[in-house]
Amino acid sequence: MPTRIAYLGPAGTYGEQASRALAELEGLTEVSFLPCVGLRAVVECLAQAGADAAVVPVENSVEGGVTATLDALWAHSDLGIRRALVLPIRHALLGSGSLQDVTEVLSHPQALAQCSGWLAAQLPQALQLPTSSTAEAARMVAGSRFRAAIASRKAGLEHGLEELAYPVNDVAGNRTRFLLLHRGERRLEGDVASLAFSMHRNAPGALLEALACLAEQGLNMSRIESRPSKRELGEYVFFVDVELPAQQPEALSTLVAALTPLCEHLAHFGAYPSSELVSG
Ligand SMILES: O=C(O)C(=O)C[C@]1(C(=O)O)C=C[C@@H](O)C=C1
Repeated sequence: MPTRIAYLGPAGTYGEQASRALAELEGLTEVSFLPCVGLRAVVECLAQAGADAAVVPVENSVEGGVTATLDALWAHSDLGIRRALVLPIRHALLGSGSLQDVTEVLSHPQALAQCSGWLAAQLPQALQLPTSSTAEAARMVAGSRFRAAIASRKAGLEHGLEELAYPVNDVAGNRTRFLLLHRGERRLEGDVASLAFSMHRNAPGALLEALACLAEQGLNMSRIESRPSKRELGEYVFFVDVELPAQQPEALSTLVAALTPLCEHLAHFGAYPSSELVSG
């Protein structure tokens, strides 16, 4: 039976590139890739056992946390992270006419934001229209002379589009971290661990007390981010990544035990290896 991996479709997204690279890093030889519409659907496909794994973007070097992924992880806090991969993101403007005729630019909101400076300078009058993914934008502009998509060069080839400009991302080192998610047992040993927690109450020092657990164990936090709890204004869920020293194999279980009584809800997504892809 092939391993079924859910990803943000259609074919040609950065999510697909990340899925293929992560499957290779995991040594999976027989894989079937399942394109889904929207990140919520990707995570739900895995949670409802429609897939064996799922690949989602979690953080971009320019735009920060991918909120749809963070919210889906909190909603499915029994899922685990098997591996992380950082992918270079280089966007192209793709279409079928010429740059001067473009009046509408379609793409995923993250991609539009990553190219906002270029768009303001080169196509200030063009309408920016959000789509569910970059490759969906490429699919939608095919055949039009006045619509263009921001997507990868690979998506352009996939949908028979010409390259009107490349690269169009504002920051040359634009990168996105993707996660390979799974159901079942979470690992306790790896390079890094991801946790999310809500506090019992909004009281002075509550977050400080939780973060002190990391400091007391000498653990370095490589990311902290908050999302609204969605229950009350001013109430938050905190997402934290912690580097795990190889010489402290019990670090994650000790940390979880120390944090549990301080948190209303603690989700631990497990420990996992993290790597970076140099050429995308
Ligand atoms: O639309 C895609 O191609 C995606 O894989 C989504 C996504 C994202 O959500 O961040 C992934 C990488 C880039 O940062 C832009 C878009």
